[in-house]
Parts: sequence; C-alpha cells; structure tokens
Amino acid sequence: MSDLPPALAGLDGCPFWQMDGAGNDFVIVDLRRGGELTREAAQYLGDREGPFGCDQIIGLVRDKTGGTTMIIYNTDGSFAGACGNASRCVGWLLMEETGENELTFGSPSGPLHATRAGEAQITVDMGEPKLGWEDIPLAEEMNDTRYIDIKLGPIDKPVLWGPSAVSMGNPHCVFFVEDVDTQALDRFGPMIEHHPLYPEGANVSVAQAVDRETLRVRTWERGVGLTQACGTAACAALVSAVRRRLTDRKATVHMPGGALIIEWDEATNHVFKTGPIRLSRQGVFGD
Ligand SMILES: N[C@H](CCC[C@H](N)C(=O)O)C(=O)O
Repeated sequence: MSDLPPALAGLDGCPFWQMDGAGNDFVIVDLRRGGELTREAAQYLGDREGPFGCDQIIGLVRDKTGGTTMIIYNTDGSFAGACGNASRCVGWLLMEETGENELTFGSPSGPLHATRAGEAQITVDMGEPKLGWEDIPLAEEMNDTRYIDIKLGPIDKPVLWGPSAVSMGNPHCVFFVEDVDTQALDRFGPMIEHHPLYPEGANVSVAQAVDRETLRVRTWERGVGLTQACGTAACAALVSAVRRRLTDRKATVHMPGGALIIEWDEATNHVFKTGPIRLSRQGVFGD
C-alpha cells in the first residue's frame, strides 16, 4: 500500500516529472492510464513548503482521438488556457516517448505543434494572438487594445502610456517601461491581475525594448505571482512591441530565469516560441 498523502490519493501509480522552462517550473502528471488530478492535489504539488513545489501543475490526458492533451492548473488551483513554458516541456516528453523530432498535442486553447530546436531547446507554435477586446477578454469595448485605459500610479516613466492587452490563449496586460528592474511588480501585479477590466484576470508584465531585436520582460502571473519566466507573456510582449513599432517581428526575450526567442510570423500570423527545457526529477506516485 502506498503512503501517499490524502491529497494525492487519486494519483497512486501515476508517473510524474518535475521540469522547468527558463526557471518557470512544473510538476507534470501522466493521467493517460488513469488517475485523477484534483484541485487539492494541484495545490499540494504547487506548495513550495511541501515535498514538491512549482508554478503550474500539468496533467497529460488522452483526448477522444487517442492523442495527448494537457490540462493546466496554477498553484492557486485555477485552470489556465495556455502555458508556454510547460508546452515546451510536454512537447519534449512526448518526443522522448515516441522518438519523433516534431509532433502535435492538445491544450485548452487548441493544438500545439512542437519541434526539437537543438540541445534541450524546443520550439512550439503557439498559434495566433488574439487582439480583440472580446477575445482577451476585456470587460468593455476597446477599439485599440495596444493602449488600454488602466491608470496606475506605481508605474513610473512608462515608455508609451497605457498597457497593451493580448491573449495567447490566456489574458495578458503588458506595460512598456524604461527599466523593468525598477518596477514594483510585486505591488501592482496583483492589482492589475484582479482589475475589473479583466473579468477573467490577467497575467501582468513589464517590458523594456532594449533594441529592435531584444526585450526584457518580468511577469506577475495570474494564479501564481512573480515567476522566473512566463512563455505566453514573452509572446504577448513581443506581439505588443511589434504593434507599437518598438521591435522587429523576431526578438530575444530576456526574463529573470532565462531567454526565449519569439517570432510573430507575418505569413501565418502564428507566434513561435523557442526556449530551453530541463528535467530535474521523475518518478511514480506511490512508489
Ligand atoms: N498563469 C498563467 C498560466 C501559465 C502561464 C506561464 N507559466 C507560461 O509559461 O505561459 C495563466 O493563468 O494564464
């Protein structure tokens, strides 16, 4: 009989991996042969005071076509529609399993195509950004989501007043500033995360356009808080920077935990994200 804590009872016998992408870390649980990842289990696995600890908890489940799809919990137990860094880790796991060098799997916001991009580097096609106020979503009609009307005192010296709103399958609010290191993101992040203009909440980033091919980004993640990196935020920042004519369509996005290469392809309107993956632990619950 396994000595799993009650919160993990539904995961007895399930394989798991602990991974990160540029420091944004995950517990990934294989539910394709059974098991149940409850909200309580997700919060237990996310607890950094416990034996695991991570930013998101990912479940791998069989979809009705027999393929694999990912479900995404934040550590507060909320579900998310997309997780860029975890999608690279899932892509890598599935390629290691199948021996393929590229493949497609499911996610809450649609199919994702992953490709090996070098030693411990994976590229994921994150699909099209959503720029309409209803798709982000915002609570009121806004014709130009490049500059939305959120006034906030603590943001000092914004490059161009008013943040940008984008969805990469999850809602983002991106403030452009002169220096990302001087922003009290831990203070105003939660204010914007729960701002009435974002009825489903927001991932909040500060972004600094260093040059036409370089961004620096820090993120307060919805349902988590400050993280070392946020893949969808890197995509949202690049898309917003292009819309505001601050960078070219391909740039390196430097985040505290590492760098991602983001390209918003003009021909397909898809956003491609390339970055690192790392496996730090694997096992089977209950072993
Ligand atoms: N906190 C996000 C989900 C995880 C996003 C992030 N870890 C990434 O790599 O994109 C949300 O609630 O939309």
